[in-house]
Amino acid sequence: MTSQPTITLSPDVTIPQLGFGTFQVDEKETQRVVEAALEAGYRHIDTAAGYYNEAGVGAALRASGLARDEVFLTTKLRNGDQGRERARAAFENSREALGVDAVDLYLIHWPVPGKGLAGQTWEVFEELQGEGAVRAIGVSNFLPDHLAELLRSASVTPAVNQIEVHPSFQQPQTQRASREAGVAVEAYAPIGQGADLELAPVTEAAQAHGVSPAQVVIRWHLQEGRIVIPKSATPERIVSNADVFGFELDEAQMSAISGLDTDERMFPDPQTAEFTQFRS
Ligand SMILES: NC(=O)C1=CN([C@@H]2O[C@H](COP(=O)(O)OP(=O)(O)OC[C@H]3O[C@@H](n4cnc5c(N)ncnc54)[C@H](OP(=O)(O)O)[C@@H]3O)[C@@H](O)[C@H]2O)C=CC1
Ligand SMILES: O=C1CO[C@H](CO)[C@@H](O)[C@@H]1O
Repeated sequence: MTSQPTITLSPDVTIPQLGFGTFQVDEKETQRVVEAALEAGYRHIDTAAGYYNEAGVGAALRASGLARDEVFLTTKLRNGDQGRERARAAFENSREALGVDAVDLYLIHWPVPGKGLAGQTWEVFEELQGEGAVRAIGVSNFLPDHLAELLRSASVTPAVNQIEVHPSFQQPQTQRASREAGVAVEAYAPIGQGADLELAPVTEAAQAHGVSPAQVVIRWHLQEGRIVIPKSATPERIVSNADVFGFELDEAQMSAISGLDTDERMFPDPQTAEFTQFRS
């Protein structure tokens, strides 16, 4: 892979704009899959306590022979572990499972509204960052109101908001509110879990550049300035999804893909989700 673009999160923390997602990568397969990703050139891995595969991610990091500071590592706090009582112990479990001294980015996985817990959790995150146990702290699935509420009491602005963004669901208001608050936007389910790959502007651009529809969509995210974390457990796709730095979408191709938003989520709405569903 040619040299990869990065986004600056703070004076001393940069994140590779392309990362590798690990949701639904089976625990037993995780080491093999993440080793393949590192071999293919990804230098940013996204996991979560709730994916039950942090140990495999850590094992892959060690097996890769890469230095710890060559790979950017994100994990997330489960909903059931929010609040002052549980957040720190949950972080220690993640750190131990990953087998690292420090995590590069630690995210609140969902806002869990109505319990005042996110503010308490954020205080613990700020302490962890102050201690050097995490290099950057951020949020996920935060809508503009969640962000505004957190910012009212936060000392540290979240470095990123990891949200669902793909051609058929782009959340422009949440992207704008995040950026205006100085929060970088990170796209999850970036290819719509495969569902957005047959849309005509995507397949037409793929044909024009001689690349796959997934490469087109990943490229669209990069050119729009988002951090993007496609997942695959398939060896050829792991490689091709990272091969996105040798072509450029033109303005017409970019705006045709941006015009595909139908505002239909694949994942739960953070405003109305049954949060007990995501407690572990
Ligand atoms: N913060 C949050 O709440 C959430 C965070 N995430 C994060 O975002 C990451 C990415 O999102 P995810 O939900 O995995 O969905 P993605 O949009 O990355 O899509 C993954 C799916 O697309 C398939 N796929 C991958 N590459 C190709 C390709 N080139 N052609 C055709 N199909 C392909 C994969 O199949 P196969 O593996 O069989 O190749 C898999 O089924 C997650 O893994 C996780 O790390 C995701 C959801 C929620
Ligand atoms: O990262 C995630 C993957 O999807 C799950 C729901 O299906 C969520 O728990 C979580 O947000």
